[in-house]
Amino acid sequence: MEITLTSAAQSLSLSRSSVPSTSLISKFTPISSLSFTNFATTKQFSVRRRLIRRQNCLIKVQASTDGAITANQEQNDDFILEDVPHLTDFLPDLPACPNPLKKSQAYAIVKRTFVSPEDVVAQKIVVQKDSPRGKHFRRAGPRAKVYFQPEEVRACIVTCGGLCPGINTVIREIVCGLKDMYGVGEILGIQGGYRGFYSKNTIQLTPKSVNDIHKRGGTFLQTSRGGHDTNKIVDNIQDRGINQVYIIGGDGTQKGAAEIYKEVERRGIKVAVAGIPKTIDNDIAVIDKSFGFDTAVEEAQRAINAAHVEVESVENGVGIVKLMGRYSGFIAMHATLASRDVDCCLIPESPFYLEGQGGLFEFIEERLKENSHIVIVLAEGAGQEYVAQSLHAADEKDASGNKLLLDVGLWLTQKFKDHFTKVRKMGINMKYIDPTYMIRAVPSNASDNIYCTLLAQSAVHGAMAGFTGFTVGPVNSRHAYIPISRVTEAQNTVKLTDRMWARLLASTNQPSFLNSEVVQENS
Ligand SMILES: Nc1ncnc2c1ncn2[C@@H]1O[C@H](COP(=O)(O)OP(=O)(O)O)[C@@H](O)[C@H]1O
Ligand SMILES: O=P(O)(O)OC[C@H]1O[C@](O)(COP(=O)(O)O)[C@@H](O)[C@@H]1O
Ligand SMILES: [Mg+2]
Repeated sequence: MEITLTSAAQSLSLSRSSVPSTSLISKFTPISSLSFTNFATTKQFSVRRRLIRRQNCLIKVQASTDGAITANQEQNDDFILEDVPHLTDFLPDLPACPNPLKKSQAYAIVKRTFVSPEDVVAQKIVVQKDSPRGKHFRRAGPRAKVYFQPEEVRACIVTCGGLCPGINTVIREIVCGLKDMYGVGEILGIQGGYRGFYSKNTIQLTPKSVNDIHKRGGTFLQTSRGGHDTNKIVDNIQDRGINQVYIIGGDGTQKGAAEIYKEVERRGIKVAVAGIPKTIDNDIAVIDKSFGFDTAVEEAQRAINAAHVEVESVENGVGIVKLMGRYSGFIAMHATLASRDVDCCLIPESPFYLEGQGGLFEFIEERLKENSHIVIVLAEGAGQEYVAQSLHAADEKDASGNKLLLDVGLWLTQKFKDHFTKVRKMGINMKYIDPTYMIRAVPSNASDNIYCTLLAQSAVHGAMAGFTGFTVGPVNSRHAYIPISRVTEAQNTVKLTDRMWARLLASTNQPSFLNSEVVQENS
């Protein structure tokens, strides 16, 4: 069935500059403005999606046979939906059936059991009266129609990359969500990350086998870096008859998930690929915050507190606490702001220097004179260039291709000792605490547990509804389905020009180490 573009469609005004190259852009159009031949009659009850290529932009026009045509073109020329793919994009004849949740005892009383196809989440919520409506994502949640019969589902779950509090909660809630909400019984655990698809046996996951795992840190399924081989993974997905793949992992993992989705689409097989973003560093773009982050910040308080107790109890005590954060200093920034015992926070985004006016040595000396102790919180990725320079270290990478970091904490400890003892002839009491793995190996706290539950359930609803190649996560507090490319194309970093960093500088009164050039580069 062909869609004829008429004058209304020709009036779609999507400038190239407003189009992110990697994602599908939807322009919602009233059905009356577009002429579709027999659009609503040939395939009753299925949500219809058609792609129209125009001016090198992919414009997705969506209509549903229940008459829910999304938004109004004339009024919303600047309304953009960054939509996620759907199985019917490449399997147009896929049948849908009513969502069994309608009959569930728990959900039957919900006022609106199902998320309307028109519900979207705005990426930007601080607007002015005349602001364009801007980018939106599809709201996550259960849909009236599903594209999988429960007995047909063979799901699998895999966890990749570094640890993070809450991974086990996500695993548990995917298993329980599939079983309790949709009656799915076949759920496989892929062990040891991506390579587990082709190098290990799977394990059966049941609500009983995962019942207590949220109380433990780590991942019940084990994890790994490297080993992503798209073809081997998709071969195994096919061989095992898997049709829903839940992938829990960070930016690297989500890039891998995008590759798997692309290959699944190329092969034209009915497999929904759902990504659940995981990172202790909170470096994933678009989403408000990654799960486990709050738990890690809370755990970091214990280390900062210990450092403070130690240095407060001695003459000229200098405490250094090293926290995780490869490229993003969110943990260090939040832990500092929460603690109030920290005198200085160093993060990868903010270059610093040691010697001279406005430098770190000068600041430490002043604080020691004032308080006789100082606590410094350090993100592991801070000052890497100086450490590399002074140690003449070669660039090393882990199995996934991530840069292996040099120990900036040890380096700084030595620099302080050399400067204060040898140059300034001041005795200092150095206490270096490195709790990096401790803050990510703990079980998730209560609020992260609830967050993980929502992520898992949203992923299950999305896959059952036939969405694929998506990542799920909160955008301005509402859970949304986000194209994977949007969360991998850039990393979330601390913006030195945002008010949060200003709050930190105001709370510690540390030097900003900034000149206007650096500020401009970072903004
Ligand atoms: N660009 C990529 N394409 C495909 N797979 C990738 C890519 N980057 C990383 N991966 C795979 O994703 C997994 C986890 O990546 P890693 O960077 O270690 O952790 P994280 O996902 O937490 O960032 C590894 O198995 C790695 O091989
Ligand atoms: O020693 P490992 O397990 O490779 O992990 C260390 C790295 O993992 C991180 O926690 C980030 O991991 P992810 O990329 O998996 O999110 C970094 O902060 C840290 O440098
Ligand atoms: Mg990563």
